[in-house]
Amino acid sequence: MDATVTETWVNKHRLLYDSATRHPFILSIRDGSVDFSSFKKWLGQDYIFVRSFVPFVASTLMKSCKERNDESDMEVILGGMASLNDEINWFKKEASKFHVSLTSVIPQNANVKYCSFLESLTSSEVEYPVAISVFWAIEAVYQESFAHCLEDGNKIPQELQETCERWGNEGFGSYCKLLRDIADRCLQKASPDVIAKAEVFFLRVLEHEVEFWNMSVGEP
Ligand SMILES: Cc1ncc(CNC=O)c(N)n1
Repeated sequence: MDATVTETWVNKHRLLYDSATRHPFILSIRDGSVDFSSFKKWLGQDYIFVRSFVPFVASTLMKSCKERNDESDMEVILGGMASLNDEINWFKKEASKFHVSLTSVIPQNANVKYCSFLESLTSSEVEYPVAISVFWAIEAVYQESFAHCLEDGNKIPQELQETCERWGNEGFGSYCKLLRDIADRCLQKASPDVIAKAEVFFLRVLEHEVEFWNMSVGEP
């Protein structure tokens, strides 16, 4: 069987893909050497990110409704939106556990850039295959990263177990697989121009994700 478009991308850009999904920050969670101040920084910044992820997902949902192909696409994306609602509440709970004040978090440069990238993709000019590929890639990076933390032999600090399970659990894995199938189906029907554009944006996602992890471990 031929490789799907997303398989081709992941294989072709394996180094960058691995630097996003096997970042030192993630490896430090897995081996238990993580610095809690880095974790708290990540938590505050990711809360801001997730809030700007919502309008991007909403815009992708609208695009899926306008495509008159498979109505289950819309349901998968809608499910993703519903879990973002849970996630925002989870961030609030987690922040209070770690004494992080979410209202006083100042978005850092890498985060501001990532959020404006997402905002630019909410435009109705951005094609559905591009948006759904970006959506899949964003979710997949977290899924692969935290699922790796949970693999056998981990020494995850007990306080961070829930975080790893949030994105590393099997349910989230199946959801990412559904997003990937939707992306591949759309890409298969897309024009070479649109496929090329989606690949460029896939790479941008990976770069932003690496910068995002870097920000968590970096100064200040
Ligand atoms: C920076 C970043 N990338 C991906 C995700 C996962 N998607 C939604 O939660 C996330 N929370 N943060």
